[in-house]
Amino acid sequence: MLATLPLSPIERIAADHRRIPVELGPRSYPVDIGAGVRRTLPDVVAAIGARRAAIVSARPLDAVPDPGVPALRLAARDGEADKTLANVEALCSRFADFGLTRGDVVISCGGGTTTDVVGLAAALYHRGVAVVHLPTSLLAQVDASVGGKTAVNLPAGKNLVGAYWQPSAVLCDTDYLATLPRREWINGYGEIARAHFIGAPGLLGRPVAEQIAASVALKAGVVARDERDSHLRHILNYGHTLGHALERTTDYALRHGEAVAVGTVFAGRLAGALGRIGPERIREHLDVVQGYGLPAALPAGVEPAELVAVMRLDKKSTSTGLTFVLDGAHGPELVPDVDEDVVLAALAAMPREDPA
Ligand SMILES: NC(=O)c1ccc[n+]([C@@H]2O[C@H](COP(=O)([O-])OP(=O)(O)OC[C@H]3O[C@@H](n4cnc5c(N)ncnc54)[C@H](O)[C@@H]3O)[C@@H](O)[C@H]2O)c1
Ligand SMILES: [Zn+2]
Repeated sequence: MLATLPLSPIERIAADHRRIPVELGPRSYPVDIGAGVRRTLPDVVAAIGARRAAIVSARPLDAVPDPGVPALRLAARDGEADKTLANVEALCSRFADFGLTRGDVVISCGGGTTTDVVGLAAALYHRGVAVVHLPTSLLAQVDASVGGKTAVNLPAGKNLVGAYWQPSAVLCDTDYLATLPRREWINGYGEIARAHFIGAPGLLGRPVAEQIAASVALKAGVVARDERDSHLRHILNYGHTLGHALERTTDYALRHGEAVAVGTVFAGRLAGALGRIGPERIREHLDVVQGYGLPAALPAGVEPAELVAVMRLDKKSTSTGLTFVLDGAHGPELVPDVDEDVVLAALAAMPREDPA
């Protein structure tokens, strides 16, 4: 594994606008970040050569500027409940009624749930039509809108049906964040905090555009080398093995970023228990997570054995143990076959939230 992860370069394209290229050969695209970048949408649409646009927005009508071509505007709602195949079908039907062709463009505006469902509709409509994402939550700007994974939920589980479909551009307009509720900031910080340990350190206290740019540069560099999640991309799941288990066992009472934050603290402790890192680096996990105002303790009432049982269902787990992304002398790497007893002991030693 690489000691230092590949970061994509961050270019300055205007005084306060940054651009990160996602290098994927013919499917390469820029991620532009800054206050007001949404206003470059007409240029983006012109460069695609689209003659029409279908705009799907979960934000108020004026959140998406005029794309410069005749446009269909569709209202959407953020949230897991609307991340369904039924919504993908409904969107595609509206695209067809509007006469959207393969050469046109779909534009998404909303949180990660909206960029996911609209991204999948774009992947499927005419077997693939260009899509531009305008993510509006911090989590969607640092993570969900970049990298080309799209998906919807089934009753049997989250993100079970999806496709890889890279956008043609991503415009992360930090103006959108002005209305973001505090808990959604925390949600996004969870992903920024975990980035500290996989190649984007030192972002605590930095301006948000810088935090987003560094997190995107990290993800872009990883995706450019492993678009389809066959090796390096696993690294992005730092803190996520326990994070996912916590989301499930608390029935999603924890936001994803909060669960990942607790998972990140745990990843530090587990790496310490396995002798991979020393006490200072273990402590750094707690300091970074708490520095962002993120939760660091296991919720009251969640039992280690229950968490291990859920983690055993993780697709990366093996018959001989659990799999985690853990820090070590060679940087973060996928560590399979971690003994369950070691995991149980590390969980038992975690800080605990007081019962309410
Ligand atoms: N495709 C990927 O690679 C990838 C990566 C990470 C996460 N995801 C997906 O992203 C989703 C989570 O994204 P999310 O956290 O953005 O959830 P979300 O879309 O539900 O948005 C979170 C909340 O923030 C609100 N919101 C969004 N933008 C706002 C704004 N500008 N002002 C005020 N409120 C605003 C939404 O209405 C919602 O209540 C999950 O479904 C997850 O599976 C996908
Ligand atoms: Zn995540």
